[in-house]
Amino acid sequence: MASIFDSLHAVSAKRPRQDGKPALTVRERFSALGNLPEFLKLVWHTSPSLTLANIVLRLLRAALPVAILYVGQLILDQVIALGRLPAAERTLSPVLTLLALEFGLAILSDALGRGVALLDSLLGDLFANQSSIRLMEHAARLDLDQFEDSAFYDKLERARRQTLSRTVLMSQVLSQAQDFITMGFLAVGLAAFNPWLLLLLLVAVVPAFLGESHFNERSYSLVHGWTPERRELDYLRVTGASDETAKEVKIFGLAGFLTDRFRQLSDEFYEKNKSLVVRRAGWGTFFAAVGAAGYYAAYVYIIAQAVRGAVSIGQLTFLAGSFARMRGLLEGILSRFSSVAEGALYLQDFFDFFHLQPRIVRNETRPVRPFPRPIRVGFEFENVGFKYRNAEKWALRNLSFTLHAGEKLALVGENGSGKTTLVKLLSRLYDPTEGRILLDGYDLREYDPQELRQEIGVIFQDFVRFQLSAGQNLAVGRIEEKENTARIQSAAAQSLADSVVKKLPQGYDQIIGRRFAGGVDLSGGEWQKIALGRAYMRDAQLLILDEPTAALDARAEYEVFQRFNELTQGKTAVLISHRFSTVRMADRILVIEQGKFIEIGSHQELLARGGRYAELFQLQAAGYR
Ligand SMILES: Nc1ncnc2c1ncn2[C@@H]1O[C@H](COP(=O)(O)OP(=O)(O)OP(=O)(O)O)[C@@H](O)[C@H]1O
Repeated sequence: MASIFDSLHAVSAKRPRQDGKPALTVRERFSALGNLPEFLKLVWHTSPSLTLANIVLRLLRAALPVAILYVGQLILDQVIALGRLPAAERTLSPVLTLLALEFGLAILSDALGRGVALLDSLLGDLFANQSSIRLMEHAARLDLDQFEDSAFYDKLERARRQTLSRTVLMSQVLSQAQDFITMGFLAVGLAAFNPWLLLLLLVAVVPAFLGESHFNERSYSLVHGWTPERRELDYLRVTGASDETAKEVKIFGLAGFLTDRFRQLSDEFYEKNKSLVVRRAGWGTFFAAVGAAGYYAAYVYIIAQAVRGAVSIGQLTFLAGSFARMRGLLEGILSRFSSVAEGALYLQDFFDFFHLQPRIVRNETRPVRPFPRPIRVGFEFENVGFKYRNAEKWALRNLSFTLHAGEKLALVGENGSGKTTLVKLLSRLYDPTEGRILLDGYDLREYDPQELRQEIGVIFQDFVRFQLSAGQNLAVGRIEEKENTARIQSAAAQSLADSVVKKLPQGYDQIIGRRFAGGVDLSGGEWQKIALGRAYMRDAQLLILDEPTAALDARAEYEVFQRFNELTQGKTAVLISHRFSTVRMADRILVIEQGKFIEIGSHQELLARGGRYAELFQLQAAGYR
């Protein structure tokens, strides 16, 4: 545990902080806006009808403010004109008609506003769901090796975290377009009166915009630069309080250690963020005052014109109203612009994640080789070497041997000797760094990886304990058959899982694991019996059991492998076990040490040879004497 944290500390100490300086230039920010068309296309595909309805309502709503202001002007001028008439000639009806019109427009504006908000929220929900699904689907396509890279996790994390901000971005972009149209209408009225007012408006608003942009950029840099720490914070939060870790956290008294680290990191982030938000609030207040000064300067000018009789009182209210409204709109547009630009930057993370491509895919440039049914020769390792990403040392090197079709091969070697790595290469979770693996004479890379995996059934030592029902836990071996009760029951009988299921109150429908209400937990060995059943759900030609029996008692393991031998007659199989009673059942045994080939042969041959296998066998046998 300590080593994980040491390395995490080392990573965060080495990584240059990006929050001290703006990480992005203005040009980069503008170029991020180039992501918007692709983004809008995604929104459109989410629901063309909702998007279209949203646009139509917004267009209608864009025209209303200027119409309301104009009717307001007419009402005032009408009232003043009426006031100048002799009392007998005064009649309210034209004013009342105008008032009714304004009332109607106000109601319409409110209804359209609510309609837009409703459509935004529906479209936003759909969009959030669909982008989560796309994220999951894309993550599933990527290589295992990409999951083992921390930069990948940072990308995934950023893409995942910003689901909410993407839906906000969507309504912001649409509001932006709507406000531009409203502004256009108002600007025509204002420019007709005096074009200089438009300039004054810009002078009042632009400083606030620049301030906002600057702080948005800082804020993005801070959040972006802190992604690894925020992942660590999440990790600490989960480790400090979860059913999986509670046992060891208590026994080893780790709560203080975890919370101290959490406190230290979260305080550091709080301080950095605090200084940013405080500065932002200060400057924000100042720029708002500049904006207000611009507004009042324009107001004074318009009033002076009214006093001189150059404009009517109705026009005075129209102009002052337009100016105030435009200032609000312009401020909104500009500050939204910087948050749209910020959203577009986050969008970059989202698209970056989708631009990651797996390497282990079907080769589209050549026709794929049909998978041999049945496998005739077997798998041939030709001088295979493999090094994990970022690892210094080779996990496997110069490995040459053949796994013959129909043979049961056991892998023997001490911890870390490369047994699991070999299995991962066979199932093409990775490709060899050097050398190649042939299947019936052709490189494994010439086959479709999807098809290869369908033909291979692997149960790993760290198999997943799905928090699903017992039946579904077995069915994951071949999920298309999840409704096929007979098949699930037969797989359970073959792996001895049926005796486990029999004891569960709800049998195959019983949720196992403690995460969800009503779940029943199993012992380590019981879980293994269930996981083993997954191998029997498949019609695989190659079965691999990578130590999934370590927690079984000796009798159960013996029985499991006896059955395994019977049930996989004629099939190719690879077994990994540290128990020699199991290993000796295999046709041949491959011994590897520190990633290197040591010897291969049957139990008898290897004992007779008196090499490493014989030595290890004697060692274990001596333990029982
Ligand atoms: N994802 C990984 N990234 C980097 N190194 C790894 C990774 N997985 C395994 N290794 C390293 O590769 C070597 C071989 O590991 P492997 O898991 O194949 O051993 P093994 O023989 O299956 O061990 P065990 O008997 O303990 O299961 C080890 O030195 C291990 O530290």
